[in-house]
Amino acid sequence: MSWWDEVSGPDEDDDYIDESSIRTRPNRKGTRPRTKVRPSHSDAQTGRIVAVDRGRYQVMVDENGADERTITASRASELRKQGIVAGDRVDLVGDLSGDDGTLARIVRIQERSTLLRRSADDTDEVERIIVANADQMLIVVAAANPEPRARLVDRYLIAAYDAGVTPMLVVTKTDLADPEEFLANFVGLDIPVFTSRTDSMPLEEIHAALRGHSTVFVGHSGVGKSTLVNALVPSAQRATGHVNAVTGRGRHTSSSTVSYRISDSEGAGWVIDTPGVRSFGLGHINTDNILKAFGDFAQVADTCPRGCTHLEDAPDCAIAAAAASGELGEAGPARLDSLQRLLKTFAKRAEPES
Ligand SMILES: Nc1nc2c(ncn2[C@@H]2O[C@H](COP(=O)(O)OP(=O)(O)OP(=O)(O)O)[C@@H](O)[C@H]2O)c(=O)[nH]1
Ligand SMILES: [Zn+2]
Repeated sequence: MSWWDEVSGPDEDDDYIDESSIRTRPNRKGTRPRTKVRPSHSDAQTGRIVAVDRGRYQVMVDENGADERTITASRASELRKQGIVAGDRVDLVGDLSGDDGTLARIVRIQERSTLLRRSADDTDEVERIIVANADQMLIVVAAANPEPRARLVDRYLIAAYDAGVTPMLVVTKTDLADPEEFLANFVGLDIPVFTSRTDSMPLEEIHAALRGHSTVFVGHSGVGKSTLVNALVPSAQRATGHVNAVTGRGRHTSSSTVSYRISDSEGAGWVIDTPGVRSFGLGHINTDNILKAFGDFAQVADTCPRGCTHLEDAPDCAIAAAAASGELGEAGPARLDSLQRLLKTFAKRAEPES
């Protein structure tokens, strides 16, 4: 169990595991000839997965082209064991018209530049994937109501760094509390930080940060993530020339992942909102990667004794020494505390990562 199991929704799995279609589809193994060589589908067209909802995929094809459209697709049976997620680039065959009632078929998932993963909890070795090809993560946290927790943000950071995704932080509801003390936890991390309140949202600044990137938005329930997304991206129904929102089947449940394209004269970017996935277990992550979330710590750790655990009882830990001497700044001890809590969570796991 991880300490934030409480925030995991029951329908999270819909986004990245197509269990519903696995259950309802008869096992065709016995009746279908198995080919060793897969068809090459050389006529396939490439598309971007913009929404996933229970085994059906909304895919944008001819992106930025004259025939740009979003079509509905299912996946070929040979891909049934693979997760296809928002942000994936896929190859499609079949009816690509996008006309009502048509269904294209996804035959290939293209190589991913990044893959954001989670596991059900820290000890779960089963890997779940959430979003592909995002290069940024916007972590949304409230200054109050709900109370911000540095540890929660640490975990998002770790998931981001582990995936090779650049994290950013936005603190909402700054009308309710001053986030300064909370933000002191992250002063040593070289990440962009935005502060926002409904009567003064830094939309221009965030737009600028999103431009040219594919950014996944994550945050605990109630932090104001939807408020922020709505402000950044006018709703699909009110789509204008300025912003083009791409949604899945016109219906958003808390379990559907939705991508929005933001474009203006200065460029375009993608926002991937994952309402059903608010947390990451970290079971799949190599513990060495934890240090990467603590940028300056990683460098200091180079001078730790070989095999140093960086925990309270570790002899001659360079990070502990640096934190104690004030070298890591005012927040150094608090951040070390946060690091140690995470490391201990991993230490409790039965199997070390290979
Ligand atoms: N005071 C204040 N309230 C805010 C602010 N931003 C959002 N809220 C309120 O916080 C509540 C939660 O906002 P949402 O945008 O629904 O939060 P969410 O993170 O999307 O949460 P879920 O809907 O559970 O996914 C709403 O009542 C908002 O009106 C803010 O800057 N200041
Ligand atoms: Zn150490």
